Amino acid sequence: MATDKIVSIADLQAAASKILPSSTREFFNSGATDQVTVHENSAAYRKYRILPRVLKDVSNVNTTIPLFGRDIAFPLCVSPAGLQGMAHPDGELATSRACAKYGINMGVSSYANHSVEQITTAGNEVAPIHHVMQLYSMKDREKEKRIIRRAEAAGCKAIFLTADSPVLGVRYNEVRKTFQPPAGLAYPMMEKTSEQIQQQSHDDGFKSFNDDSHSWAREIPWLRSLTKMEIWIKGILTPEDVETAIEYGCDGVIISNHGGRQLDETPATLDVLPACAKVARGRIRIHIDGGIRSGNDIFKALALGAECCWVGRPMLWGLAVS
Ligand SMILES: Cc1cc2nc3c(=O)[nH]c(=O)nc-3n(C[C@H](O)[C@H](O)[C@H](O)COP(=O)(O)O)c2cc1C
Ligand SMILES: CC(C)CC(=O)C(=O)O
Repeated sequence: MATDKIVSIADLQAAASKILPSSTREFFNSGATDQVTVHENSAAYRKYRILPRVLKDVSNVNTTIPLFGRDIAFPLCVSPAGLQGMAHPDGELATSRACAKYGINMGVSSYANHSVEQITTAGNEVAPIHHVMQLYSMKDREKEKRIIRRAEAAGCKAIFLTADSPVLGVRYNEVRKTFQPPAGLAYPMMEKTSEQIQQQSHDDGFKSFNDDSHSWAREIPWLRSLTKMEIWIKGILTPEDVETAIEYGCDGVIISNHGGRQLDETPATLDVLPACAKVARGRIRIHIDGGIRSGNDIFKALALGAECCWVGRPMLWGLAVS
């Protein structure tokens, strides 16, 4: 019997969910506690309708936008997501190649299963592509410095400092089944071998790396002193924090709640976007992620003030079925 073609992200999610082992599927798909935010991120897009003007010449449409000094093909990039080796052995290498093929940029997680050097090389072998390095504030500042230096040397254009994760979100599915990354996967940017990762729980590992005493005053000037890459804050949900990012001279913000994986019952990112965009306009770049699943969603985010959208899970589902 012929299988149906995958034509939408919902189809892709369904196809990936059939293939993936349940622990991987739940790790990818779930959010924190009651998963209110993970659902509302997507539902927020359904509240808006598109009112078209007709008899417009659409024979030659230009979807490019400038980002990091070069045009990308359309206003969508791939969010940093750790552990892509759980979806496909090539993991982040395949993601980088796909982003390069389609002319968009990619975020590299500090919990990637391949190194930033391998990831940037894989993409650039296909076509010119820009990467950004995602960073958490780390207890081991020397190791954090090494990540920054390696990312810059590998050609990354920006640091995305993820600000919403002083501790790992409470994810019931991970707790219930004691989630553990599968053996054989390493975190080369965190300088951890697969064997070392297996020696502690996922949650303990995160606690031992991440610095929950992080602050604007400590992180931003320190990062500025170390790198010429742009500094973006990922995980902002309020106009007040957009204003603070501007005060600290950051280059951009990602309006994000980590795909609903960190603090549950934070608002959908689309719902806070207009107020954040009002503060940002012209003073700092403003991008968004969380629940974006179609071209219509991208259109709505742009209409409400974002310059560009990023997606996490759709890329993981794509990797799983490829
Ligand atoms: C499996 C998984 C791993 C993730 N790992 C990271 C990470 O290492 N660093 C980070 O800043 N965000 C991480 N994220 C969050 C994404 O960068 C992004 O904010 C989120 O996935 C966007 O929502 P969406 O999945 O609904 O598109 C992860 C998300 C998923 C689903
Ligand atoms: C590998 C994880 C620590 C990555 C992450 O940030 C997440 O699961 O949301």
